[in-house]
Amino acid sequence: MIRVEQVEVVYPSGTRALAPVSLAFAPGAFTVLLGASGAGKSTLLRSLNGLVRPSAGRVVAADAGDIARPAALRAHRRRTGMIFQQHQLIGRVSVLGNVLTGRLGYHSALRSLWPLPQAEKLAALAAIERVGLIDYALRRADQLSGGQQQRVGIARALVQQPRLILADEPVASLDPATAERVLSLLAAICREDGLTAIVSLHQLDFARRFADRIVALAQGRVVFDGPPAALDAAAVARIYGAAPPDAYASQPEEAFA
Ligand SMILES: Nc1ncnc2c1ncn2[C@@H]1O[C@H](COP(=O)(O)OP(=O)(O)OP(=O)(O)O)[C@@H](O)[C@H]1O
Repeated sequence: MIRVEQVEVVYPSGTRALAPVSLAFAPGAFTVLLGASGAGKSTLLRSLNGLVRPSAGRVVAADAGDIARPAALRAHRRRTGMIFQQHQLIGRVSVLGNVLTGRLGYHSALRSLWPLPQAEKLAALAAIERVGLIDYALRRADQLSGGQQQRVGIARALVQQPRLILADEPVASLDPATAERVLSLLAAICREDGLTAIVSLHQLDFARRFADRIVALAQGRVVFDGPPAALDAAAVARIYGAAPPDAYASQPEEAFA
């Protein structure tokens, strides 16, 4: 579906966020990216969508080619749904309005100044129903809970009719029970629709449960790449050193009381 070939990212500050990394992501697989803070997960996800330009190497999408070419990048972005930690919704706009912004990539800037066609609204409503929010379709986004807002983020990605979903810590700001529900929903939709998903997480237990494949980074290098069953204590130590994150993440809420 998409591959990175010897991709290196050095930010203008001089930080080398990705050492040359090569990875191929197969169609339909749900890949979880793990790594301690600063390991390079966001940089990798952002380079998969052209938001970060590699200093060396290239990113090749199966149906668009090298995304360094502007036409290839446009085609690739149209079929790539991004889901962010902070939802990136427009608070004073309805759920339906927010989900419709997922269709803007299909229209010219001029066309998008006019109301979108009925068919697009029906597609948006179908996506909203799929994430269980149809009763909230006309509610302002900022009146929704964090978990509901993230479900709007998923619906907005779905209405793009993506082939690839890139999600950067999509459940990091949610409580553990809500995070589990949102991630289950995302994984189920990706499975049903055969979507390729690359999702960064901080919770090891969620990675073990939902991933087909886990790729872990440390200091910009791949230090683990395999199925969840192969993620043993030695691999966890390679990724996180002495402090794996499950000691403080995705515990039952009582643990924080
Ligand atoms: N825009 C930027 N300019 C300069 N340095 C950056 C930039 N973005 C990230 N970095 C640096 O690059 C390295 C990798 O950061 P990145 O955000 O990719 O890691 P991460 O694994 O996603 O971390 P986290 O889990 O905390 O989000 C870090 O050292 C970070 O400080």
